[in-house]
Amino acid sequence: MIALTDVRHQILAIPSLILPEGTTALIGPNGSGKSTLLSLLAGLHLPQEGSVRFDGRLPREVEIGWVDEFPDQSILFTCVFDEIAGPSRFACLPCGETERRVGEAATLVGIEGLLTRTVRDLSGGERALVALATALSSRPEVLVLDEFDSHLDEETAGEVERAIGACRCPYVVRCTQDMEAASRADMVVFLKEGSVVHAGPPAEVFLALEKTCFYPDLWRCGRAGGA
Ligand SMILES: Nc1ncnc2c1ncn2[C@@H]1O[C@H](COP(=O)(O)OP(=O)(O)OP(=O)(O)O)[C@@H](O)[C@H]1O
Repeated sequence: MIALTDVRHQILAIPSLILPEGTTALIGPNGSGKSTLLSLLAGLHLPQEGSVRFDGRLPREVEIGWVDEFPDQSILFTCVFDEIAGPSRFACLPCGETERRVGEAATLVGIEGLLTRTVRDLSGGERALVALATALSSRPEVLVLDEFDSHLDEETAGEVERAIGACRCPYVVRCTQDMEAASRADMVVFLKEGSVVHAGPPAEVFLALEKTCFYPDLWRCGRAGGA
């Protein structure tokens, strides 16, 4: 499990939060602290106070994949293959293993056909998929996604959902403004002004949010099996 204890960091004040294995969706109003919390989970920052532990380990002791809202801004290489190979090469893995991991990640995300392309010639959605494949290529134990799918069309977003579901990453923590996507997570955490207001299974959290704009439209319409 991921355990946050007595965390204070910028806007965040979280006495205790436990995230079990599976997918956790972070939701909440703009400025509520979702990205700040994800940056702690990704190990990009240490909390000013308190601790974040992954099955008792520090973030730096865990393989973490991270994709943010503007994934094309963090692309480093010219060619798609080289971009996805980046984490393996930085880890000094042998060439054969690097190729295996690139192929595995590209297949998972469905972008085998892009491997020889130049990154700058790709669309924004294709670059987001490359960024996801790059994060998955290190076979992370924790995948942290900060609204990186916010600019994707419905079909590509569906591809992403499928890839995330198939990646067998023990922990996926994502923040999203798509309440339907959040409702499919194993756990939902609703943040407001830096505090965790609700945390639990989707049915429980969305029941508490029924009269707010955070309730999934499909559930409101009674077309999906919600609360
Ligand atoms: N380095 C920082 N120091 C202090 N406050 C910060 C810092 N970075 C961001 N903030 C503030 O913390 C608050 C939470 O920001 P954060 O980006 O985590 O919210 P969010 O829930 O992800 O918002 P959004 O949905 O708009 O992306 C905001 O008011 C932001 O201005």
